[in-house]
Amino acid sequence: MVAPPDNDILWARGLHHSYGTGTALAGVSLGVREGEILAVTGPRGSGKTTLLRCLSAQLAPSEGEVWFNSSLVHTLAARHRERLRLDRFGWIDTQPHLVAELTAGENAALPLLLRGEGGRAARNTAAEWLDRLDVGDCARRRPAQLDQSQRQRVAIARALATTPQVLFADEPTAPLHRADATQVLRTLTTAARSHQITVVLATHDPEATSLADRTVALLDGRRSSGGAVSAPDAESRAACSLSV
Ligand SMILES: Nc1ncnc2c1ncn2[C@@H]1O[C@H](COP(=O)(O)OP(=O)(O)OP(=O)(O)O)[C@@H](O)[C@H]1O
Repeated sequence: MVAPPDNDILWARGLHHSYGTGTALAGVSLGVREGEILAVTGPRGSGKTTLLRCLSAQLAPSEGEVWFNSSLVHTLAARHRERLRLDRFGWIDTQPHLVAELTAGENAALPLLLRGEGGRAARNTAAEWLDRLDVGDCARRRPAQLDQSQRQRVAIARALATTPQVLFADEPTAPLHRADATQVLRTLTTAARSHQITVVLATHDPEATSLADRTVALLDGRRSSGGAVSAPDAESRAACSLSV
């Protein structure tokens, strides 16, 4: 078995995955450098979500290897994969999955509490991230009292609050209107850059790919030739150099 290059925080080789008879990944290899924002693009059903789930230790691939920080991930026992996700990874889903009985502030603080942080520190950190996502005034409300855009901002604040080493975002702006999506994407990428968070972002959105350092394109579960290095434009770089 060949170890991954030292400068890749995440590395995958020959990933295959099938759901029953349907093939979702058919031999994907890639490396993600520390601090990089990598966009994963491709049409519906091309395997983006499955790839992110394999890389984030949610799903064991049918074949292939996943490494994080030069350690094997796919062979870890379920409880070690769970700990890895809690301690090192963040996940933003396409839809905001918040706990209905908790306020927005409590939802955002939850992963910090699960990591063992004290209640006051967790609430303060959560409040700061809710402010950055422009939903600070929603902290005492429950998800049912928020609109979809506010709920997704809370979910994004929750994912960033732990400053994970790697943040996986699966179409994070899909529930947002165009103007909202642009602003949230910029906040997310800016926060990632200023906190050295590596991001793997599945997206259909050209705005998102323009904010990424590099794009990997998938087609029918394989990397397609659209995976060239993309250089963000000057405006995007300027936006991302601000500190959030
Ligand atoms: N839980 C599942 N059970 C069965 N088939 C699945 C499941 N999840 C995904 N698939 C299939 O695997 C293939 C890849 O799906 P995946 O969701 O990874 O692609 P995607 O690029 O993220 O698509 P989308 O943009 O629609 O989210 C598709 O053909 C999809 O129908």
